Amino acid sequence: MTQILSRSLPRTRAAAAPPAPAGPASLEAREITAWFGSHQVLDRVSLTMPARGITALIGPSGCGKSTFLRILNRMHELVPSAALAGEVLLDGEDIYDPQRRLTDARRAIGMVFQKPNPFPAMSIRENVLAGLRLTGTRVDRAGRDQLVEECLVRGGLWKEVKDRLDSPGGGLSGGQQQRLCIARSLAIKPRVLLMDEPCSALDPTSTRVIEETMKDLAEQVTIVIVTHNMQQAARVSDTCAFFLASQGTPGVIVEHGPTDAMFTSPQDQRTSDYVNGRFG
Ligand SMILES: Nc1ncnc2c1ncn2[C@@H]1O[C@H](COP(=O)(O)OP(=O)(O)OP(=O)(O)O)[C@@H](O)[C@H]1O
Repeated sequence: MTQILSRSLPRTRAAAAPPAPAGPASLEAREITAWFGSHQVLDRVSLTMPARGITALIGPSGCGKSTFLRILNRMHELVPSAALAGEVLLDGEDIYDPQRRLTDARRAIGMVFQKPNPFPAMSIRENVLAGLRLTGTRVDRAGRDQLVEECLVRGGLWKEVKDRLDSPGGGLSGGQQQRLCIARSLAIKPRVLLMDEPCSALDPTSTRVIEETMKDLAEQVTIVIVTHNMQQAARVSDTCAFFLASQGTPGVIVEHGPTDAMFTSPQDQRTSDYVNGRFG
């Protein structure tokens, strides 16, 4: 088990990494325990998130879903007081291995946040390409145009913006901005896409468009989504994990498995109560 304190994480560059593999990858969390200072928020959480599938993380507020999600691409360690133990394996390779670079994990495992966060003054085109600059990826002009179109198509936004690629990203509606953020994440060809309540700031129509986009993407990138919306979890996910932190104890996974089974025949009474809206 790896015990990592954010302040002591390796800052030095590892040896040159081999070419990054492409395509959807499985993600496996093993015995993840997490703290903010002395506050333990997760206790030995293990979960396998299969490649080419959508995994939904559900559970009441404060049970550690977002913390768990942020651990999956090493964002937890951005919080100065944060610490964790356990392993996260991307196709079997530990992303917290000191020999691995932080940027490799972030490039392979993208993130879409609750609130759409495009760069508002940048054009739609520049927004899609923004991640390339951050990750130091070089693409020639023709390649960039092709990539912008490909990512906007995959993000379900191309038809709406193809005639105004040089307009500011901030001029789009909330739902369009969120799809622009998805397109931006796709530009660096992640193998996994993490989504933290991506529709909670959107109206029902935009929500359905994003859900359709997710389903279209699932063959190309593994998706892990945190959602409070039980209907959404039932509609989009293949597998589901129910998190719970009862009475001040750290969050654990009470039950996980195929989404149909979790919703129709849960094994644990607490899962049944939660998915049927009896608490949370
Ligand atoms: N940056 C932070 N510093 C200190 N404590 C934090 C921080 N972020 C989260 N926490 C605490 O960690 C616990 C888990 O929070 P987290 O946001 O992961 O839960 P959640 O299940 O995603 O909740 P929600 O559904 O409301 O978003 C909570 O007690 C929260 O107060």
